[in-house]
Amino acid sequence: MSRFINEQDYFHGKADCTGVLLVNLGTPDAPDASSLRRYLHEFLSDPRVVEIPRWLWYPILNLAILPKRPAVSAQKYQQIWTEQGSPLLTISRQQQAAIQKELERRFQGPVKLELAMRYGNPSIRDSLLKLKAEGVRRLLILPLYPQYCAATTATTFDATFNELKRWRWMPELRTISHYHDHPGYIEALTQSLFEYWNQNPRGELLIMSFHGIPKRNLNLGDPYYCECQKTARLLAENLNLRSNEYRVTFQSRFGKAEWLQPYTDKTLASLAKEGIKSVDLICPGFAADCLETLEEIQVENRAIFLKAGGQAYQYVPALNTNYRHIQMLCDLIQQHTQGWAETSSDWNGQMLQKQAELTQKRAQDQGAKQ
Ligand SMILES: C=CC1=C(C)c2cc3[nH]c(cc4nc(cc5[nH]c(cc1n2)c(C)c5CCC(=O)O)C(CCC(=O)O)=C4C)c(C)c3C=C
Ligand SMILES: [Fe+2]
Ligand SMILES: [Fe+2]
Repeated sequence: MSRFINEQDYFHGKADCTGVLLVNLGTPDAPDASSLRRYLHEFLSDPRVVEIPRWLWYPILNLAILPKRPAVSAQKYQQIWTEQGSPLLTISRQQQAAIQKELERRFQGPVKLELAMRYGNPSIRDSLLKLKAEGVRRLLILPLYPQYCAATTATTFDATFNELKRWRWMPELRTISHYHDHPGYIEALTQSLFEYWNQNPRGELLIMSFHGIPKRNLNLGDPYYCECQKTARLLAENLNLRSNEYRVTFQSRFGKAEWLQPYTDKTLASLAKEGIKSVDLICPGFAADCLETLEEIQVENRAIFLKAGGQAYQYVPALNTNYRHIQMLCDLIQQHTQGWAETSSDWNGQMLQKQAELTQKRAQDQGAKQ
């Protein structure tokens, strides 16, 4: 048996097909403790996510975290779970369908799109195999994280490359590291806020809350913090906000070490105590609503703000399937597949031309014979 995945249906002359792998973080299969244990085990065993040496981390993970956290997290997931399942997966599927539709409109040649989750399902392995079955020879990896972070973007690449190591015929590869300052992304966020403010009263302050990471990672050279700050600055400029009209904060702290500051929950409590009565929250780092926005921001942090004396707390949804968001993601795909998708349509064109020439020649030959 070969250690590599072979090309079962290989035949000469097959058209090169371009594939795009959309990847988000992943979510448990069900909102119960055993599904959470499986999901958290895979997620928190990733050395890109927790950078503590393995000999020290594994006992903490297996003896302190995995016996307790799954049940606590399951309760949180139950609050946001819908009939279709986890919001992150449902929204990602809707994004996939919308992007596929737009790609079919934009590209002449075949561009195959698959969705994968870094942890859980659909797995990167299964989605890559689907692309392989479609004859994909050029692959673009698009992690759905606007800001590059080793714990999210780099681990997506690691996992994809690890799978491709098993392929006999590796596709050509391109990766998208980030789109934190892409004009289309900033514009989609801006318009989403304006549309929200057109329909709802505007708060005194806009909080832009990003998922946190350990502060140590910033000192070790992870560009995530700086990319979050740049997104925030560009968004504020586009919105014409003065510096006292918005705050940048970091949410979802995990463990006891210091994470990026200021923390979202602590900021909300102190703002309320300082007399700020109304805030609007946006989470520009999340391409799709998920536990961290729907439960942590919408439920937990709202309670913190109101308990500390705040009166109005509004969460502006993630970009999800917003028209501008889908257009921007397709623009990104188009930019990063330059020379690929055109080549395959050129290839189609050349083939059609060759076929036409052959038909013409055959007709001429037949005419000459008669
Ligand atoms: C342990 C360290 C963690 C790091 C570092 C981290 C970075 C990070 N995460 C996201 C995006 C998401 N995280 C989500 C959930 C989640 N995150 C962690 C831990 C770290 N994240 C945990 C343990 C969990 C699971 C829930 C829980 O038990 O608290 C999600 C939501 C998934 C869902 O199912 O809805 C997202 C999305 C980013 C962008 C990031 C670094 C920039
Ligand atoms: Fe996280
Ligand atoms: Fe959280």
